[in-house]
Amino acid sequence: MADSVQAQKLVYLVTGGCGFLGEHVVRMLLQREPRLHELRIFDLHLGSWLEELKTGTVQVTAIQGDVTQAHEVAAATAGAHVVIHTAGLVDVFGRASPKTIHEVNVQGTQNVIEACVQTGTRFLVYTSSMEVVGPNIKGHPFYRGNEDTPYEAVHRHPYPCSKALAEQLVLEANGREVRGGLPLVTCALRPTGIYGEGHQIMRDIYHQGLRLGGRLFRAIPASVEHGRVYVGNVAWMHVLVARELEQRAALMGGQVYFCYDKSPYKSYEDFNMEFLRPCGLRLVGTRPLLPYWLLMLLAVLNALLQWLLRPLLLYAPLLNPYTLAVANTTFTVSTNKAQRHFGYEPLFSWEESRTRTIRWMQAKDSSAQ
Ligand SMILES: NC(=O)c1ccc[n+]([C@@H]2O[C@H](COP(=O)([O-])OP(=O)(O)OC[C@H]3O[C@@H](n4cnc5c(N)ncnc54)[C@H](O)[C@@H]3O)[C@@H](O)[C@H]2O)c1
Ligand SMILES: C[C@@H](CO)CCC[C@@H](C)[C@H]1CC[C@H]2[C@@H]3[C@H](O)C=C4C[C@@H](O)CC[C@]4(C)[C@H]3CC[C@]12C
Repeated sequence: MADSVQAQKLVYLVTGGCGFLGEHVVRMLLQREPRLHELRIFDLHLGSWLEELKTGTVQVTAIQGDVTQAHEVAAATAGAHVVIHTAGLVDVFGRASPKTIHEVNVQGTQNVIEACVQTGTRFLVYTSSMEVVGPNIKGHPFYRGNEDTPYEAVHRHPYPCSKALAEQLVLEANGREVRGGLPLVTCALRPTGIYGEGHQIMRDIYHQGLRLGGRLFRAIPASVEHGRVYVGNVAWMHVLVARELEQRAALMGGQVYFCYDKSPYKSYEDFNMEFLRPCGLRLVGTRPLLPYWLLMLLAVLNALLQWLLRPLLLYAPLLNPYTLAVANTTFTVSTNKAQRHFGYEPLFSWEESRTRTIRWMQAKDSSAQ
């Protein structure tokens, strides 16, 4: 971005641009990055909604590709000023093998870094996860912590292990010389549990509630706080970081930032009810209906069934020992690092985030009937 002509005509690449978060990043870039000239959207599966984006002034290039294929990533990266790497295999339900999770999340990220180095792309924003920190396998609470809060980050599950390794690769790559001799500037964003339009797990829980006659049964104590952040604010943070990385390279390069906004601290289930109640569901019980040991037994049985049935079919329910442990461990962030480093303020208030999510749930609901 050395000369002013180039500065006005930026090329961005968003990997995973057709996913839940990726779609919001893509739309946010088109709305809020006036210097954008070309937007490349790289994904294993391209959405039909991309067609509607091609009529604007920004050149939108859809690239069907796989981050595990280094040559495909390099071809998509050539000539890009900024890469937002949000592609990932988000699987805590045992749908994919640990090997596949590692290949996509770790090798895929290594391919993105090497592509930047080879082609001369200087700015790389990586979508990491709160799970890089925790909850850890010991179930230690992380209560309103920030990026510097000491916490024993110990993982066993393939997904958090892969995100932690990938984040480390991205941070270590900060300062590497890219083609042309300039240094690579990287940073990592760590969202907590993202919610909003397009959130598949919320939809699954909603349908589960419908099958149970409009009820959900409390399984987790209301006192266990779970960090949540609205997808529009996560997308906005990505756009801002990408925009500010050049000017504030010395401050932001190699840094991690939790994604946060004004969403309230609540248990996973109470938080979901903010959206599910207006859609007609109710949460039964002020305390968990089943004791924790029984829930864990059911979770272990689910894991056993998954293993037994694997040769025949994929059995991947929401409840397994890992998801139960995550849902049952307090993990919330309270930080202003993004505000201090690059002026981030949430674009959407809690009320707006809530309204938008409810509207999406209700629209989905009526289109399903
Ligand atoms: N959803 C959350 O609550 C959450 C929280 C923290 C971090 N994250 C991270 O945010 C990112 C996006 O997550 P999401 O919730 O939008 O998931 P998602 O599954 O909706 O989106 C991921 C996208 O990556 C694409 N992808 C997967 N494998 C690929 C491959 N081999 N090559 C190219 N593209 C591939 C998928 O097709 C999909 O469009 C992930 O990196 C995830 O780890 C998500
Ligand atoms: C025990 C059940 C009773 O209702 C509830 C199970 C809920 C779980 C399926 C979800 C609870 C916490 C979620 C995770 C969390 O929000 C953070 C995440 C980080 C992100 O990088 C990927 C998604 C996830 C792991 C998310 C997945 C679903 C939960 C485990």
